[in-house]
Amino acid sequence: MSLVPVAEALSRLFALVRPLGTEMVPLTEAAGRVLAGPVAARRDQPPFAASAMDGYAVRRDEARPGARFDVIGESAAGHAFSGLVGPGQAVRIFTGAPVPEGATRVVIQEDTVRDGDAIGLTDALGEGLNIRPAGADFRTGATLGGPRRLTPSDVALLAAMNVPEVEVARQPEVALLATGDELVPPGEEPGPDQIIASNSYGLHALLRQLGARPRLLPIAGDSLDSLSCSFDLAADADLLVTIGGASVGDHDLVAAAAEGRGMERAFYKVAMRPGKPLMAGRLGDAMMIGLPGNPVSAMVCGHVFVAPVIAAMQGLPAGPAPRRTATLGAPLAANGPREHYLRARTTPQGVIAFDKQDSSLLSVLAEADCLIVQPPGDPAHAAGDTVEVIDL
Ligand SMILES: Nc1nc2c(c(=O)[nH]1)N[C@H]1C(S)=C(S)[C@@H](COP(=O)(O)OP(=O)(O)OC[C@H]3O[C@@H](n4cnc5c(N)ncnc54)[C@H](O)[C@@H]3O)O[C@H]1N2
Ligand code: MOO
Repeated sequence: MSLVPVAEALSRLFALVRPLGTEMVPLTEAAGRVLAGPVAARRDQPPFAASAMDGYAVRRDEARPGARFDVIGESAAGHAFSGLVGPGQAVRIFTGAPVPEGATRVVIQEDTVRDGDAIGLTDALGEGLNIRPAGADFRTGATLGGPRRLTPSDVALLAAMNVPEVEVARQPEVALLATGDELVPPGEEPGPDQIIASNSYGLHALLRQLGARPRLLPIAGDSLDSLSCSFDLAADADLLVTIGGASVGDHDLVAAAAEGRGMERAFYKVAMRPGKPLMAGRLGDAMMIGLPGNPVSAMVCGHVFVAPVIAAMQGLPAGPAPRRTATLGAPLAANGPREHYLRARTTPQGVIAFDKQDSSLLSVLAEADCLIVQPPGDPAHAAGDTVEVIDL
């Protein structure tokens, strides 16, 4: 069976995605969620011309070094001055306060000398008008575009727009199933031939970061019965992610168990390393992705495949994990026929791939801050050459 290129595997995964519905959430729950569509401002900001500084509001053409004004009142934030500023008059004003009618400039208080109910302007008079016009930030009806993943800055903007709750994509419910008789959860006492399940926890953390709601199913043993029981527990999930049992060994039963329950495999085996034995399909109402068991392979597939799928489920544009270009800080060997995702570290000299790239080495993954993506058949590179990387 020929290996499927990464881009094709990704587009076959996107074809399996069914978008989730939406729900309303208050702003305090909105950060990290995906806004369903554009949202319009319900008011102008600022709603009035506002002072940018503490000082005195005067008529612009009268503001000259040495000029004197009668102070006729005060405008503070939340307490506007209701009268008119006439010739020779000034209103004491504070940052954020409405600029009174007639005034066209705010002279900062450092450029004034107060003398009872009057002020004089100093010789060192600055230039600025210090007024924020009404609607300078945004006007009523201006939109924050969507779908987009809401950042803290977006949440601040939505609040200023007087939008107290927003429609966001439902969070994908993801069931995570580690498989293998050798696995026990962290904290338990493993037998002499057992190890600790690790990448299920790494994927759980990644999924939370992606805005999904992951849950760990009990570890499944290497039997069709055990796997079948576990699939039952995942029946209400939007996505089932299995880990391990994906390769060709006698105990690699995930594909057989899933197919026994009606899954049609969309593809199997991708031209990448680590991560070759990847499978996907739909299992009842859920989408299923079968990840390889080697810990780094599972985590790399999490970044390369699961993350884009979770984004697409939430209504974001279907596309690969974001890449950027970087300079190599050390030479890179030629690549074989599979796209290579090399654990690498950013240094002042550029990105440097670790010498050890075996797909079992989580300690190397934890030291890495990016993956160098080396295309199939790529020749060797010298330090200083440009490569593409995915940030971790
Ligand atoms: N004859 C061949 N053998 C293998 C091939 C192949 O093409 N031909 N592919 C290799 C590649 S590449 C990978 S990747 C692995 C993937 O195998 P499986 O998906 O079947 O994974 P397992 O055999 O179940 O486990 C592999 C390895 O990872 C450990 N593991 C599994 N799950 C976890 C977990 N949740 N936490 C920590 N470690 C886990 C497991 O104990 C094994 O050591 O197959 C190669 N073999
Ligand atoms: O692809 Mo395996 O995932 O090379 O270790």
